Amino acid sequence: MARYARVKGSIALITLTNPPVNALSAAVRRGIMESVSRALKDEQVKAVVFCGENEKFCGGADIKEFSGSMSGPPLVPLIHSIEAGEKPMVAAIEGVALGGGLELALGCHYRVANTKACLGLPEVTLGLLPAAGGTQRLPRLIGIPAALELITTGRHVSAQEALQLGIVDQVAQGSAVQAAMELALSVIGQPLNPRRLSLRAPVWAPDVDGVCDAALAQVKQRSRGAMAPVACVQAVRAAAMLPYSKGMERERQLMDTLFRSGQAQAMQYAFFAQRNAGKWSLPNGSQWNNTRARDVQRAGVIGLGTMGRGIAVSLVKAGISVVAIETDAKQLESGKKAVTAMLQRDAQRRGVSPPLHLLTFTLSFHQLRDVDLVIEAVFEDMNLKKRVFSDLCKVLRANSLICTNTSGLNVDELAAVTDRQPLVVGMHFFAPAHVMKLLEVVYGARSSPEAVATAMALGKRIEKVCVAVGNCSGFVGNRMLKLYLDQSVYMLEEGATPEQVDQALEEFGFAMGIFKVSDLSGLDVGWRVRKASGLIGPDVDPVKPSRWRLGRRYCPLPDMLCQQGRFGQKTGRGWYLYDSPGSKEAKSDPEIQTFLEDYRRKYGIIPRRITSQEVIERCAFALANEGFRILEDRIAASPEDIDVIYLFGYGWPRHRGGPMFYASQVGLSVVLEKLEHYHRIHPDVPSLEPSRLLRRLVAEGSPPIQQWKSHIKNLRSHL
Ligand SMILES: CCC/C=C/C(=O)SCCNC(=O)CCNC(=O)[C@H](O)C(C)(C)COP(=O)([O-])OP(=O)([O-])OC[C@H]1O[C@@H](n2cnc3c(N)ncnc32)[C@H](O)[C@@H]1OP(=O)([O-])[O-]
Repeated sequence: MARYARVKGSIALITLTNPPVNALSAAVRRGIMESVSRALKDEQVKAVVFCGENEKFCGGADIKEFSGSMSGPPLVPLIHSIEAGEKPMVAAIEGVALGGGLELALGCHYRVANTKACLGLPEVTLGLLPAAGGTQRLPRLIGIPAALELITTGRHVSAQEALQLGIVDQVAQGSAVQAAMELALSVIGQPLNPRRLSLRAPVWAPDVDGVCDAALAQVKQRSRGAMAPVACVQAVRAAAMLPYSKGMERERQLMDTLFRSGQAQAMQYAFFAQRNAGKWSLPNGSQWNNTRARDVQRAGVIGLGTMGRGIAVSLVKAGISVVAIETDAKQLESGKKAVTAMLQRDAQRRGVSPPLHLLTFTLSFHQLRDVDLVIEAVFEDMNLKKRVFSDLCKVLRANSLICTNTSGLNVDELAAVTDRQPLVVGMHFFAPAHVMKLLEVVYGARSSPEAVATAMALGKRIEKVCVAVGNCSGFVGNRMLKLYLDQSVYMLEEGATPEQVDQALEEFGFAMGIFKVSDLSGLDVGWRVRKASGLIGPDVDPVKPSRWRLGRRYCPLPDMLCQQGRFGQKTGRGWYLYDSPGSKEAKSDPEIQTFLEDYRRKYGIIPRRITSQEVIERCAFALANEGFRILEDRIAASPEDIDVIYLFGYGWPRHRGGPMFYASQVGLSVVLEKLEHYHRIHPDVPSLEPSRLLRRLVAEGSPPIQQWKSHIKNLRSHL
């Protein structure tokens, strides 16, 4: 898995061959070891160049190997043998040099990249650290502060930035391999010790301790509860403080701890889950590799509210022409201003000119006659959307797709008013749509595989993480969210405060607790949905609203807050207090404490102490339990799909894998036991009743999550 060739008379060219990214599998490592030994022995060979097949240097260690028992030559001594080699070793970096791939290059004496290459040490995103000497060599090459930044974020840098930082010696306009060979020929005979990074002292920086302390504080704040970023800082600190060999020892110890941690497993699971989500399949057997997507050149966006604006920006940035429609001239003008400003800011950041020529703003539906696809993003109101859908059918070409950005309305009901049910799908973006990565592509009962393939391909083109899901109220993400929200407000009734619940969730790893998120999104949104669904009506007692609706427990606290005009950040008051409307810093509000105490008194609830453990169990297990129901109902094809939705759309901490992975890691029998316990205490909350699928999986011996899909298939017939 490494090809050896002698070129230009005196150069050994070692090519890593393990498509698609030339990952350093056992066979590749063995191939490199044998090739290096051959090159060092061959007297005709005066220098060695390393490159990767298909213009991709190397994507790093083979992540698939991490879950099994490791075999083959280990990477650390292999890289040492390259660095210690008595002939110049040059890395020719094309495509990617990531993780172990970059560490291999750092073991070489020289590095040449071509202009399109990107480099980085992304191990931290897999719950690990660059343990093939990366934490010790990089600081010796580019200094502690720059190495800390790259290693703790896992950020990829361009060849140009790598040159500025000093990671590469040269950037070639054309082939990096050609340039590396020329460089290799030119350095034959020159001393190699100065080029061996392990022999260097780290680049001196003032107050290294202070720099490391600041980095530690920053990573703790940024990735709450995640072990890997902290270990990365500790390893780089070792590079600054200890001789190389001791630093390597520290790197290995830290890696051993991380490697065995559940966090690394969760993050590696998330890596593959994200990639598997693109391999969608429908219950009828159509899937990603047997269905062709249509090409989309021109798209329409209906409605230029927050969502429509973000969608238009995402499309235009991907080079798609957009006809943006509003019904009101003032709205159109303000939408135009906002979209233009967003595109200008983005273009300025990237140093390019904004693609404004791709945009048409209009009040006329007739301008949509040439578009390949329309995304409707009007107000979340079924009747309004139906009107828009039937109006669209009058002007669109017969084969244009109609997509709705509804966050939970029935896609089939909308499709039914059109003349093209197979061409209707949901494209559920998350706010702000030009920033948030997640896209739920919702297929209805009559959506054609081609329409699903087209929406998935379009999503990928605009750089979203797309998950195909079935049609039900709230789809996957919001259907589960509702139960998580319910548990949170029930706990307020029972004795908790918003601060306590949020703190528990933030300690678990969420960037923001549920009440802070609700304030950010606006409490009025859910209020409107509850009104539309008949949960709030004129028959509700305004003084002592019922805590029992539609046959189950209901918590009126969020409605009561809205009645007081507390809509969250936008009104300066919600579950928290803000300095002014629109400001972001949440402060505890004594009025809320009094409000909750009055409420409990009014209903005769004796408050009790709610622990962080209870908060996490009730929130996380309620989410997973609904996830199991979603799998039973075939709304999601796999637990990975559900986890990807929670990772990319709802801020679930990556080092916890996702709610389904978390349930599997805690143990399905534990989750079942806990749900039974909470359901016994709260029999009026049907969502806490363990799902049939969870019970069956436990009865089947709690198989690992990777095997659930086949179990679900077998179990479905019994359910
Ligand atoms: C002592 C140890 C110290 C070192 C530790 C490390 O190096 S840790 C590693 C540090 N390195 C990283 O963290 C880099 C991780 N990789 C990436 O970030 C991206 O894959 C990419 C930027 C390399 C290419 O992006 P792109 O959008 O062009 O393509 P794509 O993302 O769709 O992937 C295509 C296929 O390749 C697969 N695959 C990819 N990499 C690996 C791998 N290392 N291994 C195995 N497989 C890998 C991927 O699963 C997919 O397979 P599928 O679904 O077709 O069966």
